[in-house]
Amino acid sequence: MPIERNAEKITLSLPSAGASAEILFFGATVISWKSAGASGNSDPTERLFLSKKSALDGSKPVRGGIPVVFPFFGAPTDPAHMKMSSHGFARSSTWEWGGEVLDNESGVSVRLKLNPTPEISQVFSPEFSLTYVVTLAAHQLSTDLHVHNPSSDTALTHQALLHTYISTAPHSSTTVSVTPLKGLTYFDKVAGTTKQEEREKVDVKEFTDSVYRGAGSGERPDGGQYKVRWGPEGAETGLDVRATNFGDVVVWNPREEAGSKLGDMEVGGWDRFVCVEPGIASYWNTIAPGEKWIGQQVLTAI
Ligand SMILES: O=P(O)(O)OC[C@H]1O[C@@H](O)[C@H](O)[C@@H](O)[C@@H]1O
Repeated sequence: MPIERNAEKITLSLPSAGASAEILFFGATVISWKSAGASGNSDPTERLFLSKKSALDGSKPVRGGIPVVFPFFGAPTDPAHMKMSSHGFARSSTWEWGGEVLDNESGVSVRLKLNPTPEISQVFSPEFSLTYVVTLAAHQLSTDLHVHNPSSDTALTHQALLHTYISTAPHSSTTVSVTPLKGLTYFDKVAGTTKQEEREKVDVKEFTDSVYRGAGSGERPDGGQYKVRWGPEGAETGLDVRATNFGDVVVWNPREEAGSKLGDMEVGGWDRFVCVEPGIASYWNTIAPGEKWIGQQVLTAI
């Protein structure tokens, strides 16, 4: 069966391509995506990193996969958000089944939904309705976040981000390059300063936590398109990321310096992933009453 589900998770599969994906109802977190490369020179392999020490029982956000960040990125800064923990409630709420979208030879797709619950309403009062559509195709995984403002009279202001942990196994994440980010302004959260990116290829050899502003802007020729590569020189492999309506991208790797302080990070885990996170992270999006915003991420295994 290409779409299976139980109380905890949904499993999508495309047997002809050897591709599969698993999505937890907790956080609508995609915790696994297996795919062969589009170039046909690799067997189906796991493309997402999931820490062996991650909780998967709903007690904590998942350390790996693709956590959904909403309604704000990072630590709360708005006084109205102070009752929430870092990255907001979406990644630590249990979403509902929203039905099949597609089930054919070219792809399988399902919908998850999150609406205000009594717990969420205690910490976030604006009306909202989230829909997340996850689509598995032969060499691609698409994750689309729809934010609807059902209010008849009040605008909804939010941030959102897809916190994608890309697995670099069996290669070290010290070989990672992310392009093209040269020329962009970024906030270096490690140094606490704003910088201009001068590197042709951004790496994560050191503790990296950088918010690239306007990386996803439609005004850039390759806005929202990132090439993530790793492996031995001359034989690199990787993923292409295409993001729509996410104006920023965050590149994060804690290395041992910060990773060893994360209780749910497996020892050495920082050497097996890079987070490339398309999002609205440095600015706020406003959705008029009755309107909707959609942010999309498409990952392609090369
Ligand atoms: O530990 P968390 O809450 O999952 O966040 C992980 C990281 O997520 C990144 O997106 C942030 O830029 C980092 O600052 C943060 O440390």
